[in-house]
Parts: sequence; C-alpha cells; structure tokens
Amino acid sequence: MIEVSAPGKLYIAGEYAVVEPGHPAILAAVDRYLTVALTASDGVGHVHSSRYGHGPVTWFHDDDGDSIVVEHSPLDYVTAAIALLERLRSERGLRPLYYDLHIDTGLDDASGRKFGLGSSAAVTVAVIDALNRFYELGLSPMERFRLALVATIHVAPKASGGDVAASTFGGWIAYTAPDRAALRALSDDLPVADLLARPEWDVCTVRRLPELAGLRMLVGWTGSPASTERLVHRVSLSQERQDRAYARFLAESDAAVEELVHAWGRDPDRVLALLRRCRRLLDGLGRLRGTTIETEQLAFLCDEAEALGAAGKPSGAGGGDCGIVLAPARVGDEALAGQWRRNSILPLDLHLHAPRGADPLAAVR
Ligand SMILES: Nc1ncnc2c1ncn2[C@@H]1O[C@H](COP(=O)(O)OP(=O)(O)O)[C@@H](O)[C@H]1O
Ligand SMILES: C[C@@](O)(CCOP(=O)(O)OP(=O)(O)O)CC(=O)O
Repeated sequence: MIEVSAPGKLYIAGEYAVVEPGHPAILAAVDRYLTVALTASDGVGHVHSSRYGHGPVTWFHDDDGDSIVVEHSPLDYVTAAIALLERLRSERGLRPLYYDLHIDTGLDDASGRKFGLGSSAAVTVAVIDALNRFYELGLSPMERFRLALVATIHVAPKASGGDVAASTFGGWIAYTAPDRAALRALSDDLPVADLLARPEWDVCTVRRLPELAGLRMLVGWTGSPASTERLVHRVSLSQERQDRAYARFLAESDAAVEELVHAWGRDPDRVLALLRRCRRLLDGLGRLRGTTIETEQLAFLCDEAEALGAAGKPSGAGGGDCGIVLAPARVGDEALAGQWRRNSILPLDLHLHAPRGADPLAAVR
C-alpha cells in the first residue's frame, strides 16, 4: 500500500490579484491533511471517499490503455488527476495497472463543517503524489505541482493554483500563476511531458519565504460563505472607470505583496502595516466588483486585531470562511479568541505545515 498526505492552505495576501498571470500572492500550508491510500487492484479501479455519497467512483482503462473511462462521475479533481497521470504513464510506454484509492480528509471537521482550507488542491496534489510513487515515475516536486495544476484547470479553469502550490511545497510561499487559459487550450493536443515544459510556465513562480519573524498566525472561522448572490450588489461605475480602478488594484496589490515578501523574515512592524494595507485593498476590490468580501464578522475580526496592535485580513475569496491575524507576542491569544467567540467566530488550532526534506524552491533574499 502507498499512503500519502497533502496539507491544506490559507491565503495570507494577494488573493484575486493572483488570478491574473504573474501577479503575486502569499500563502501558508497548514497542519491539516488529506490522505490518499493506494492499493493495487485487478480489472477495475475504485475511488472511495466520503465526498462521493454512497458508492465509490468506478473507472477503467479504455481498450488502447491510453485513457480512462469514468462511470457515473461528476467532473471531478480526482479523476482529472488520474486521467492526466495515466496519459503520462502511457506516453512513457509503461503498462496500465489498476488500483483503488481511499481518500480520507482532515480538512473539514468531524461534523462536516467546511473550513475552506483548499480540499480540491490537497486531493489533486495527493493523488498525483500517490500515482507518481505507484508507477515510479520519478517526478520532481515542480513537475508534480504543474501536473496538479493542469488537472485542476480541467475542472476549474479560472483557479489560480496558489492552493496547489501551497499544498505541494508546504511552508510559506510567494506564488504567481501561469496563463491557465493558454495551457488548457494546449493540454489535450500536446504530450503531457511537452505541456510541462511550455514557455507559458515562465511567469509561474514559487518562492520560499523564511520563518515569519516576531509574529504568529491566528485563524478564525466565520462560517461557510453565504451564497454569492446574496453578497453581490449593483455597481454604478462605468466599465471604463471599473477597468481603471481594477488596474490600480492590481498595481497596488503587487506593490504591497512584494514588500510583504521582503519584510516577512525581517521586519514585524512593516509586515503588520502591509497586511492592514492588503485588507483595505481587498475591501476596495469588493466594493468595485459589488461583492462583499469582508463580511461583518470578518470586519470584526480585523478591527479587533487592529485595535490590539495586530493585523487581520479575510483569507481567500472571503464572504465568510477564515480570517487570519498576524500578532506580535504582546497580544495574547485569549484577548482575541475571547472576543471572537462572543461573535460566533471559531478559533481554529492551525499552524504552519513546514516543508519536509530538501527544499526545491528558490528562497527570497
Ligand atoms: N475528501 C475528498 N474526496 C474526494 N474529492 C474531494 C475531497 N475533498 C474535496 N474534494 C474535491 O474538491 C472539491 C471541493 O473544492 P472547492 O469547493 O473548491 O473547496 P476547497 O475550497 O476546499 O478547495 C469537491 O467537489 C471534490 O471534487
Ligand atoms: C479569489 C482567489 O484568489 C482565492 C480563493 O481562495 P479560497 O481559499 O477562498 O478558494 P476556494 O475555496 O477554493 O474557492 C481565487 C484563486 O486564487 O483561485
């Protein structure tokens, strides 16, 4: 049996901007995991997961052995990852084999509450990792990341892949996305090995951030996001003014995130000031788009943090889910968590998932 696990993630800064190729975000991998156990099987493959309701997803090789057929499956990250790795396996002239996957997620809580810790990325990364070991493909971490991102954009074409990078590489990272639309357009026609080496990846960067100096991260969960429709408001600006404001958002986000990257391991006060700035940029984007990124609870979490001399921000798409706080030692956990509980914000006991083994990433200097 092969067993692998992949960590969840939290966005720290740069969300939304990161959807545009080449624009940076900072993420953390966190110590909650999704596990995939692979066992060899015969004649048919099964995927077992609580996510699939009553029965497993069933798949088998087609007659040529160069693609898989999935029975009764919704478009899905797991089968997208299997299909892509099986293509690569076939390109390498390796014999098709059968296996069962058992997926066990620790990213949601026992009662099924979804914390928004990036389960789709973790499951994709873990399946690629398991199949790499099973077929002994010898893929590097960067190749596994690229494969997981290509599988992801088969299901969610707009996803930036920041969560995929955090889950693959662990620790704190700075990330910029490739042009996913271009890669997706190429992905069915090119051999997988060629796709991984395309120039479209050049703008995609993953950099290693050092330990966070003088601050610690706290995470509060405000509940699952409300329906997007309820959070969408009418925007009265002309298209031209919206475009200009969006371009300004991107430029300001880039500047703040790059400064944050450089202050990260060095200057806690600067990190706090920049995180507060990122909070306001995100709120401004919400207003521009007519969506509520910073809900009342998230605003409360951020305001309380700022009042105590820390900094807080919605993490990810917003509209609910998690808020993060970076706090200096002088701000005690209980000061914040006590306030949170009175406002139905659940403190999550999450910490950084540090990268294991030799680090393939270039460090920020
Ligand atoms: N335990 C799991 N088993 C199988 N697939 C999973 C599992 N957890 C998540 N997924 C996949 O990821 C999708 C959830 O992705 P999404 O709604 O974007 O949430 P997240 O923000 O956690 O990534 C599910 O619909 C499913 O396809
Ligand atoms: C807006 C984003 O930049 C960040 C969204 O972060 P979340 O952590 O909220 O992600 P999901 O729950 O998977 O939708 C979109 C992106 O980067 O793809």
